Amino acid sequence: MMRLVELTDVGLTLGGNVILERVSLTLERGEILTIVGPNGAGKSSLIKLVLGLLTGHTGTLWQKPRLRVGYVPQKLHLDSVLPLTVARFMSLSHGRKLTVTQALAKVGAERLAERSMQALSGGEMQRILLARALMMQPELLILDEPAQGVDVHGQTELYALIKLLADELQCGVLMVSHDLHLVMASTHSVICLNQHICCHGEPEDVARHPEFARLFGRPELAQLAVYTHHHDCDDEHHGDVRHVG
Ligand SMILES: Nc1ncnc2c1ncn2[C@@H]1O[C@H](COP(=O)(O)OP(=O)(O)OP(=O)(O)O)[C@@H](O)[C@H]1O
Repeated sequence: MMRLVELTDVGLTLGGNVILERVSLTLERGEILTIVGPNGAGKSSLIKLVLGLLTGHTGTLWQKPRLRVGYVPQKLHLDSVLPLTVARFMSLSHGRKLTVTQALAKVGAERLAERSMQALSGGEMQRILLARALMMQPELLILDEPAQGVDVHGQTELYALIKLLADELQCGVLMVSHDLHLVMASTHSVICLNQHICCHGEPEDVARHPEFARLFGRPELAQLAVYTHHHDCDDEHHGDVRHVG
């Protein structure tokens, strides 16, 4: 396995507010890591640190030298009067290794090439942003809530596509999602963030973790998880969730 990114005890303070505290994580090639957490938890800030868009952190942030990073933002703000086809928009990106047609084919969107960017649906727009990020054959794909503005069916499809592409390209994926249950089948591990890492592990284990249930307002799940945990302790079969801080 090749390490792509490693954060050790990373902290971030902005405008006198603590945004991130003691965040440590490692991302390997071929691994999909999803960050979930409530509003204001620091998810986007963490992604911006990895992208180099935010500076001033404490701790250590290491990246593989010359790491090729593809980024899919939450939303793209386009001038509503600017005429721009999908193909033209895609051709504006730097460091291209794939042609526009090849990149569109990867996300099943060849038929959209001549469509106006402004006319795309939410799901189509996210696919085009994903295709654009793939053009430089990234070793690391970073996605900030890639399924925003997409209906539930479309979200499941989009996450499945991301997993398929990550497997095909053997790249690492770091993404933010607001809904663990939708992304569950498409991620290897999950970090639940609320300034610090509340819990970290496989998606099913994080979903049952009391801290996750507490943050997402499902106290009945917390009870269940505590009960299961006791049961597991007796048998000495612990889940894989690491509770940090
Ligand atoms: N430049 C800044 N100066 C001061 N505070 C900031 C700055 N940027 C972000 N913050 C604060 O940092 C906190 C974390 O913001 P961030 O956008 O990382 O959270 P998030 O988990 O992505 O939230 P959401 O789910 O709502 O998108 C918020 O309270 C936000 O107001």
